[in-house]
Amino acid sequence: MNKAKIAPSLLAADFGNLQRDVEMVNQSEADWHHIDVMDGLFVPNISYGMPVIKSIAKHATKPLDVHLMIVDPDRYIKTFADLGATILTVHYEACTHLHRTIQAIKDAGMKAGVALNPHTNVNLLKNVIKDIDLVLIMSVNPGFGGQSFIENSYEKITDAKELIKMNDSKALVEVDGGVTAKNAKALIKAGADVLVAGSFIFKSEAPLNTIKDLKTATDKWSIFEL
Ligand SMILES: O=C(CO)[C@@H](O)[C@H](O)COP(=O)(O)O
Ligand SMILES: [Fe+2]
Repeated sequence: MNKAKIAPSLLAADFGNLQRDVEMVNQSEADWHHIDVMDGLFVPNISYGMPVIKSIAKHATKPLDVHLMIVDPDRYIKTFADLGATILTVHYEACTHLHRTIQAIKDAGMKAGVALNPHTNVNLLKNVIKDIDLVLIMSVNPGFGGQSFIENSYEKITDAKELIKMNDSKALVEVDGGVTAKNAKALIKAGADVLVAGSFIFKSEAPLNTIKDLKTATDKWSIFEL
């Protein structure tokens, strides 16, 4: 059975009601809390800093899937381990010594993920694919929620799956940006194991039902089309 995980991106939450939105995810059928950390340097936007992230962590009951869009992420590995992050994902483009960074994340007790910008070739991960737990395919240019899905991401997901298989790696493939119920099935069919969705969930009228719909869409595919 091919069941995809759903990771709502809190970037699209109502920051005035952040606790309410974190608790909505707790009660939903979602699997992880996706936390986007942006520094205004690696990406043009700044999301939220440690006090807000600490508050999210305090109320969250599901694994914390932290997506770092910051330069020199090594500086914050211990901070996120102390915070209780389950998965810490760094950008390939932001790491000079990616192998060392991956080892440091694992040594700190977290799962290690590597994210790729839309222009970055999946095969650049060949020499670390066995060491990592997650490949994050960015299906928009990182920095903002609410952007349109980039169509060649399907091919990148398939490439990532192939690289994982060829190298006997256990890494999951996560896709992030412009995910909706419309493209969810096709993304899973292409090889995605985890779907991140921000605007589609939090800007909907009934986020709890939207998460349920996403989960159902992905399950149905596995039952009827595998
Ligand atoms: O990492 C990012 C953006 O850089 C994402 O996690 C977005 O927050 C996804 O938002 P939507 O495209 O689903 O609105
Ligand atoms: Fe993200």
